[in-house]
Amino acid sequence: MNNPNPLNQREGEKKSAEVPSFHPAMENLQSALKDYSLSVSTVPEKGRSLFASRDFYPGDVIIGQEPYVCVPNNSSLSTPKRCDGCFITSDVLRRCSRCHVAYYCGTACQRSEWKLHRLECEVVSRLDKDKRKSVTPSIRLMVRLYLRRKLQDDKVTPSTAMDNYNLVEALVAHMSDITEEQLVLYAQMANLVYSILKWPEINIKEIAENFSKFACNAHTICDNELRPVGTGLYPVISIINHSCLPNSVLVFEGRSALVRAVQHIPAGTEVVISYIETAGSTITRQKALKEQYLFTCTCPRCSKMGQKDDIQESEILEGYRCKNEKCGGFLLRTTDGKGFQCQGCQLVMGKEEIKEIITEIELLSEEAASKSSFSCSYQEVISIYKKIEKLQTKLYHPFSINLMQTREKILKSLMELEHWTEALAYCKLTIPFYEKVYPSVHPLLGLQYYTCGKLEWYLGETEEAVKSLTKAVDILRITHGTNTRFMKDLLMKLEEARAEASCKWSSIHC
Ligand SMILES: C[S@@+](CC[C@H](N)C(=O)[O-])C[C@H]1O[C@@H](n2cnc3c(N)ncnc32)[C@H](O)[C@@H]1O
Repeated sequence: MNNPNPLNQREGEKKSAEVPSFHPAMENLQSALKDYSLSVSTVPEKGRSLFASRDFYPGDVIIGQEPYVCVPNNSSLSTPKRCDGCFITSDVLRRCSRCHVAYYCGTACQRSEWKLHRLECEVVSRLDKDKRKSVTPSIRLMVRLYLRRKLQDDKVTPSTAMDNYNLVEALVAHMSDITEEQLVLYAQMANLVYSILKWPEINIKEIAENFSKFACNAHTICDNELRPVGTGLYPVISIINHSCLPNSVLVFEGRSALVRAVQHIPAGTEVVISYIETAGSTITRQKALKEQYLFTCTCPRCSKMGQKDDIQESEILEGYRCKNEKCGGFLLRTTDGKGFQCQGCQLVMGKEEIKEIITEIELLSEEAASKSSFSCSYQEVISIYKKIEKLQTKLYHPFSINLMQTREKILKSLMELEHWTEALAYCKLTIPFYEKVYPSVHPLLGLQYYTCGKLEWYLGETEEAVKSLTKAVDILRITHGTNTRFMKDLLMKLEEARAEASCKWSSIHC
């Protein structure tokens, strides 16, 4: 007998409460996914999950999807703005003269967005000037969700098995798990959307539920260098669950989302991506997942919580180090709670001593943040971050996340100032951290090698540049593919660096 449940509940598994047991949209989706060698099943405690029905290999595109709806992250204050069509940023974008919320880089993008924007423009331009300011990217995304549904209901734009509102309806909302505070916030935002649309057939409760869906299903759209450029809802890609040891990665080409395998995924395996920054202790990762996605992760990495390896990893990433320079061991809280004791040389550090350094770091961080927002010189900001770095070196381990984040900020400011030699030194300082905390195929590691290679090449360290660019290509060809302009640029740089290195070699040796 055919299984009437298109979600193919796995034998003996209990059903997730929030996943509808039967949804015609799911049946259509299931057959569309066959073409991708994928299927959806329900897994206890996880809900819907995406499974591979053939082997996938590193670099294979598992699935790609256009957004059901998306918005660039233009706020009323952000400059320059991003184009609604391609999300590129430019000082010469043209603003929609009627509603003032949409920006375009040219007529091609304006045309491709017109059917949806025509409806959006109508509702937004009715608002007075003050209310228009409250049309933030999140509000816009929700307004557009309903307008997109209307376009499909009215058959102005086609619906497909992978692009229809029923798939949005099937997303988890976690309404019974969210806090009272979040509920109030969603209700206020829903009120605003309701007052913009003025559609009697939709209700505020449904809009609030959709805001909750956005919180755990929408994706931040990033550019090739993983800088956020917008937000999008990709209802099929949203079926993919999280793991802190993912076998796939989500990247974007413009606004198209692509999931690529980063390791061999045998047929029958669940496809998993990471929803969060994985360079954090198990407690930090679990906290982030619980707060935003409302689940407790039980992936192989999280399952080690409390074991010796896990404690050591957490200590290295986030713990304090012994102040004895020669020791540098891990500090653990003393049983009386009055201080910390080194697990190596047994030296005790009082709570006050640590608190003093942390307070100093916090004050300096506030100063750096305020100087950055008041556009003070990068030089001033760098000198504050260097003070922070010095204090953090005393307090944390060499592979501490806090220390690495400070060095990243110094690196970015040095690049802005075009202080290439010092920037390269900082980039080289961060690479061992990336190598330690990320798996060997991770886009952030690839991008850091790329930055290093570009700096080395610019500074004439050609042989080193070839090594770094080769490492960047080895990773990024898997995570980013090879067809984008970004990757073609990288491959060309590597070729040119290789040619230059061999020229240099022959001029020395021949
Ligand atoms: C983007 S959705 C993923 C698809 C979801 N399972 C569904 O049924 O639609 C995110 C939600 O899936 C669940 N989820 C994702 N990864 C999980 C995991 N590793 N363990 C348990 N639940 C998970 C959580 O409820 C989370 O809020």
